[in-house]
Amino acid sequence: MSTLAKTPVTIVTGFLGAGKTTLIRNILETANGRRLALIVNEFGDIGVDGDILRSCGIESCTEENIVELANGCLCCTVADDFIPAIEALLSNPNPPEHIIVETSGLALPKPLVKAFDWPTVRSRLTVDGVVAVVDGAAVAAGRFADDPEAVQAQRAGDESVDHDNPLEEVYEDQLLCADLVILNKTDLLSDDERRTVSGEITAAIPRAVKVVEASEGKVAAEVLLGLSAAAEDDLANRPSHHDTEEEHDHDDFESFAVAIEATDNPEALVASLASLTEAHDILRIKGFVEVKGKPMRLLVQGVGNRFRHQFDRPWTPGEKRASRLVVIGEKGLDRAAIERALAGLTAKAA
Ligand SMILES: Nc1nc2c(ncn2[C@@H]2O[C@H](COP(=O)(O)OP(=O)(O)OP(=O)(O)O)[C@@H](O)[C@H]2O)c(=O)[nH]1
Repeated sequence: MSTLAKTPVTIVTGFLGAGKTTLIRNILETANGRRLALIVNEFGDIGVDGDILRSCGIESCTEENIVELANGCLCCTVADDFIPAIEALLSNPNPPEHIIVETSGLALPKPLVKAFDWPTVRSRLTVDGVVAVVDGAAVAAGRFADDPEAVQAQRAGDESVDHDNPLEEVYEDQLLCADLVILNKTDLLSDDERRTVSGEITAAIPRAVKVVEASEGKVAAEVLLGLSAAAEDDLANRPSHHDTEEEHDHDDFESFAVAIEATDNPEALVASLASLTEAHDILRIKGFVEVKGKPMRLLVQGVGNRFRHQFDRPWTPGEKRASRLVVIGEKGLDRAAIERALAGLTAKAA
């Protein structure tokens, strides 16, 4: 069957906090009336990304066309969650012209692409392209590279220890599956760093894949959609660290949600969160917070120790003004200490 008759699907991948949601928001804004549907998957049980996208207010993307698959990683729940969600979208009386899937930052895109090779799926859908969003600042800071000293120390201690770096594996798997790489957050890079990171990305991918530089995910929908890659026909060229495993369970990472008190000093709150992140090597914190006396809810986002906060929308009448943050890191986070610190934060910020 020709790919022309199939609904194209763009998979947007990229490590935690790389800028996937920001990029998709931008696609929605530049889609020129094209009927889009979104499937949004997050690691952690607060649907922050879905909420951000739902509040975009763009006509071509209505609420029923945004499906949130929270709590888990799409790559491990393809059959149970993903396929039914996509089938529901296709059975709408007015089905989408293009579907965009935002994977969680810890998901491996290849199992998802594989699902499009299943007979029942491939007759109706095609993977138009896998877009990998890269946090240029994180790569330049060496977040995905093995720390040679640490590896050396580990080797000296125990020959049998697995030296794989889980961050690096996820990052590389996402790059290796890509049809297009968006080198994002270039506003945080010098010209030299930009060239170095771009060169490293190109060197890491054996196929010729274009790297487009961006900041704030600003890449027009025309560049991102319509790649016609039919990625499901090209799985062999997308190697993965997990090709030999039946399933990859995100044992290397963990997340939990914490309720905190309302704050009256967002700047102080965010500064404390940044210190907490450094002290505990947290990868990502995000969530919504009540600011005392304010009608709007505060969106708080941290990637490493870089935090942003903004009022995103008014609390709606009857809505519980809950302040909740999701904390994501490598396995072994000191949850009790983090929870204790978060419980004390607002007291300090007040
Ligand atoms: N400085 C800078 N910050 C950015 C850029 N793009 C996104 N951000 C910020 O980075 C944070 C994470 O962006 P998101 O778009 O939520 O990233 P994501 O990949 O969807 O995050 P997860 O779904 O948690 O993996 C937010 O605070 C964004 O405002 C950029 O180009 N430059």
